[in-house]
Amino acid sequence: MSEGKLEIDKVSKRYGAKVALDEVSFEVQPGELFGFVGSNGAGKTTTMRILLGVLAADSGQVRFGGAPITHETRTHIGYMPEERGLYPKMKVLEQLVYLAELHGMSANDAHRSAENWIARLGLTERRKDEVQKLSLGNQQRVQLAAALVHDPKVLVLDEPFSGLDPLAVDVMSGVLREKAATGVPVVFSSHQLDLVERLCDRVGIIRSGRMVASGTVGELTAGAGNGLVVTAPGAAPGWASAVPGVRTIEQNGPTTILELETGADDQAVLAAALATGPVTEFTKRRRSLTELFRDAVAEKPAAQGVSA
Ligand SMILES: Nc1ncnc2c1ncn2[C@@H]1O[C@H](COP(=O)(O)OP(=O)(O)OP(=O)(O)O)[C@@H](O)[C@H]1O
Repeated sequence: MSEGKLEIDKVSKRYGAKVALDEVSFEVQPGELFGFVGSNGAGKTTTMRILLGVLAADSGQVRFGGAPITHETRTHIGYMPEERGLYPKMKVLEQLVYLAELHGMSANDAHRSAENWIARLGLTERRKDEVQKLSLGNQQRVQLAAALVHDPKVLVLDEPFSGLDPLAVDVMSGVLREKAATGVPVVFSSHQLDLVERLCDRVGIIRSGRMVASGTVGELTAGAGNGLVVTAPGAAPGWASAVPGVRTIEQNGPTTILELETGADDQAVLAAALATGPVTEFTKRRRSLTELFRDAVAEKPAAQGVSA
């Protein structure tokens, strides 16, 4: 299994009458970190399970490097399930070696790899402890090691950051970036949108089983909304209210955040600002992923949004 892109192509899934996924499509390029976000019950776990093959799609296809994923190629996927999946009574090192061997590694390679990830994830002092005796954060580090120990070519993680303290978040982020840098497509779900915004190359937003937006964070946030940030130290509050189609959203000292209706003239805003004295900042306002997410999940009806 060589380096390649991961493709989820029009995957649909029903549970009885409930449509969990409706023609979900996205791609993750080699070396790319893809953040998969959506409200509770939107379909993230279902998509990931189908990706891994523990759940069959009703229709659609998952491909890696252009070829449908088979039983054999699935062994090259590193997976971190939402419900976690470690053997509580097994010791950390023992467990990682066992999992690596299960994926076809030789005993020597399995040992080397397990020790390497134990050290990298700060678990050295815990390597002889039973998993059930570890803190939840450390159990999660072991879970990450379990997803990585067999040197996977694709990495799929279901909410890997939930419940982690800030230091553990940094370790997890670093490892995911590092893994992606080796050419592996990495896809993970998260409700921590600030983290997704910081970390991911591209993001997909799923709502009620349909992808409503996907693209780079820059693409998604640039097109959304029509705001301006203007800093004019000499301006009195409300200075922009006379400009047609312009609404003041926020006033922070000399800085005003404005929302412009479609067709409103940003140059008229600049002229109004300059009329008050010097203007030290005049920029388009980039919306955060959190704001974009709120709009995307609130919109009705669900529609294919910005495409990849
Ligand atoms: N085994 C199942 N039987 C019936 N319905 C299911 C089953 N598994 C999931 N669902 C339903 O399918 C939909 C998608 O669920 P899924 O777990 O994929 O969402 P999610 O985005 O991962 O949510 P969360 O963020 O809460 O983990 C939900 O409405 C859920 O209730």
